Amino acid sequence: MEAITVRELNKTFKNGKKALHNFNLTVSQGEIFSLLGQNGVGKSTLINILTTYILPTSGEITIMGYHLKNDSQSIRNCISCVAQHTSIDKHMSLKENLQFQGRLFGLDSATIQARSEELIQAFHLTEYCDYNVSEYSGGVARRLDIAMSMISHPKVLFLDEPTVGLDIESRQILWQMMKTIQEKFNTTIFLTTHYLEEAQLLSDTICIMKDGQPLIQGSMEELRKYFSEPVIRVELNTVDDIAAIVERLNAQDVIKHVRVEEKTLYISVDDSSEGFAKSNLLLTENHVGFCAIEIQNPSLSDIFLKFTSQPIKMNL
Ligand SMILES: Nc1ncnc2c1ncn2[C@@H]1O[C@H](COP(=O)(O)OP(=O)(O)OP(=O)(O)O)[C@@H](O)[C@H]1O
Repeated sequence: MEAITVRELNKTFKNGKKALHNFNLTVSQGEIFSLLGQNGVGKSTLINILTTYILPTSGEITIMGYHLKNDSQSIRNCISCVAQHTSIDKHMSLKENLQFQGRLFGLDSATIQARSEELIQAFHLTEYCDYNVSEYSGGVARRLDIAMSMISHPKVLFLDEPTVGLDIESRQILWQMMKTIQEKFNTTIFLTTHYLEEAQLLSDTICIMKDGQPLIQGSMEELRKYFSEPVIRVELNTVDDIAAIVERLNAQDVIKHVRVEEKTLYISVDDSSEGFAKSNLLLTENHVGFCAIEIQNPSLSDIFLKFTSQPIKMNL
């Protein structure tokens, strides 16, 4: 079953600004879904609509089978959202914050107690129970924020740039936390992020959007297929005669173009095996010294830049 379906969604603000145009999207149950796009493309607007915070102008949305138009209360009961600003009360302890959140969801004391213990353990928060919440680092505060959002055992969790501004260690802990949420609680995660390696590492499905529309949606493997330009990376021993080497490489039919960065060649080819063999042979025959040669798969950064810098629309 699908966790979220969005069909022909439009949002125009009162000032006439069109934030979303005929937006279509499907999120499967239990997956980590990442929404990527540059600043101002409409990510927060979409989250605000899906979490019933603002109304769409037109379009059909279902979350866990409930229609947003006529059953928004059922949707609110089965989702949770961690916005960009933390919702922790710094005058209360970690456990009091969890209890408060549980009461907001109408849970009874025994359930709140059991779930608080479960979340503290699952997210390794025990050692912070005795500290003053106001003294927490940004990373620990964010972990508590996410733990609080899990007290209701939501079916869908929305995370709007949860790792922004955190150091790499804190981000890695949050990545683990997201995996735990997916695996232990079977919660679908809808994530927005500007960190492409984070999306690449965590996501089952990625959607890249631009100007209020999805450009492409699919798994990392599916996205790679559309970015069908393998690159051979060669690490030369020296930059001597580099121009002559580039000229010879460019003269080969199988090679599309060569980019040079200091002592590294990035050779774009149509066919990775043929391109690799030809490049290797040409360098060896010409006695060009190199210490590494490899076929590089495009990273999510390559795909993101390719798609967001071109006015194209694709469906997988
Ligand atoms: N309440 C509003 N009234 C008018 N325009 C708005 C409103 N909220 C957002 N916008 C505009 O809609 C567009 C999409 O904004 P949105 O905040 O959804 O982008 P975003 O992708 O979340 O950006 P960021 O990554 O910077 O958070 C922007 O041009 C923004 O200025």
